[in-house]
Amino acid sequence: MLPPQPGLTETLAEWLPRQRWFGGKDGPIDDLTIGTATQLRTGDPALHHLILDVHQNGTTDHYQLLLGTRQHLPDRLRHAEITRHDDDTRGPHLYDAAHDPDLTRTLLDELAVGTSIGPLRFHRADDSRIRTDLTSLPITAEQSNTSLLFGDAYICKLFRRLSRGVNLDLEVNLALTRGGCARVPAVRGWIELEPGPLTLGLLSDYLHTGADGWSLAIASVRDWFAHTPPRDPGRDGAWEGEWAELDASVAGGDFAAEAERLGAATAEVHGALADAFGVTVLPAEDVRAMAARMNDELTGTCRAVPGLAPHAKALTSAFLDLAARAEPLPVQRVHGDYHLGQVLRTESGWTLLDFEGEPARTQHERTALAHPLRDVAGMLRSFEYAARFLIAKSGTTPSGPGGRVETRAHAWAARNRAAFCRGYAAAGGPDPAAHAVLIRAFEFEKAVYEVRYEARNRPAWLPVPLKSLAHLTA
Ligand SMILES: Nc1ncnc2c1ncn2[C@@H]1O[C@H](COP(=O)(O)OP(=O)(O)O)[C@@H](O)[C@H]1O
Ligand SMILES: O=P(O)(O)O[C@H]1O[C@H](CO)[C@@H](O[C@H]2O[C@H](CO)[C@@H](O)[C@H](O)[C@H]2O)[C@H](O)[C@H]1O
Repeated sequence: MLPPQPGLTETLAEWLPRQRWFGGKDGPIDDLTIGTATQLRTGDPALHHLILDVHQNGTTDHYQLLLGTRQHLPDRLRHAEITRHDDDTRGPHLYDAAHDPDLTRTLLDELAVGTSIGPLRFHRADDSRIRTDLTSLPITAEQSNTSLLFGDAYICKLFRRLSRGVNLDLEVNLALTRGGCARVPAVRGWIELEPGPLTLGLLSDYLHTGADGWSLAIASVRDWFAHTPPRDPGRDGAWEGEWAELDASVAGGDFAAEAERLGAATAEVHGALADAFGVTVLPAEDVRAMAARMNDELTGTCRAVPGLAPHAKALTSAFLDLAARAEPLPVQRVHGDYHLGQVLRTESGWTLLDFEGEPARTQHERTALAHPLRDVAGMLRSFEYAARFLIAKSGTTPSGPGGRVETRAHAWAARNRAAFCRGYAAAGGPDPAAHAVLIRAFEFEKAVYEVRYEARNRPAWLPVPLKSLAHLTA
């Protein structure tokens, strides 16, 4: 039973838009109702699981909240309080219990046994033994969900905005774990709401030694930009030659060997996805329809972001090329939003995370089968981003030998893109070099998506995809 709280739904409607993970910030909440309320722990503190039905602009979204109640709120939980008050006699304090390890421990306890409480089902994966002696801490990453670390053993992702059906991340990771693929964190358990089912949470191994690909790549680019080519004593004041500027291998933090291994890991996961979910063939007319959709998205994005217009001709010509040479394509489950932020380098190699697809796409689009080179194109874009991010961030062109920093960025991207493709093809993936038209169209499609994504979410980053397009279409 929820504690009697006059005005609880109004309070939640006022609190929700201030949460990082709330997806409806572009309009007011018209109404909020409590869809389900399930008590997971009694006593003080107590834990309630709520599904909030949020009505906005004619649609209803469902959000998950772990609601904690305490008669006295310790200072360490003040930041998570839903309505702030200092007076313990005014009834229990209400707070977001994701921040309270005394309460989140309940999740591990229930997962370890595999129980049902009301409409909630706690599943333990196959023969997993789940430790229950661990304390949780929410991770600090900017997330659209909330993930809790349990010691350095598990990470539990609690989905905030809920979608009907089995969450893609759970479906894919579970299938790959069961298929013996070691390139994803093993799934240990999950939480569902019945009837449905509807996925609420996913418990996986936490790869505590992992470093994410984006940070590693940025460190390499920084090193490359700082690298000073040796002076040529024979040529007064001149640099030794163009090659020194262009050969990104001479810098200490060269990333190419990692890029090549990442390519191989990607091909391995594509193979595992094909084994787990199968491969079908997309007829040539559907490939033409795909090319037309790419072009429609370009037209729409040019309208919204005029900075893209100068590249439109080159992009359209790549999509037309794809349509003109359309042939049946093998398609399968892929990652769907593949970039350097989605891969972790651990002591045993690269691991892939987050198979939920692009957040701005519909559920239908996210589950659509695709050619695996779509992911390859996504990662190629990411090398472009990494190469150009520091320039866009500083807003200036560094002086000295880095003056030709654009040339250096291009050299870094070219070297790592080539290494990634080499690793991918050598490990059995379709050779990107043999599918130039397809991969160019995929890459341009992703770049158009990125222009739209950046304009909406991070306008300061917009020059990154635009500059890279200027290079790729020159
Ligand atoms: N199994 C894991 N081991 C180590 N770190 C992880 C693991 N899963 C996620 N992370 C970290 O948490 C971040 C957010 O995870 P992600 O699944 O991308 O969440 P979201 O879908 O909410 O963005 C990742 O970028 C990564 O740094
Ligand atoms: O990680 P998400 O699933 O939230 O993906 C979205 O956000 C990404 C940015 O965080 C965005 O990726 C773009 O920026 C990355 C650098 O931050 C870069 O490595 C990617 O290549 C670039 O696409 C992604 O597109 C978006 O869907």
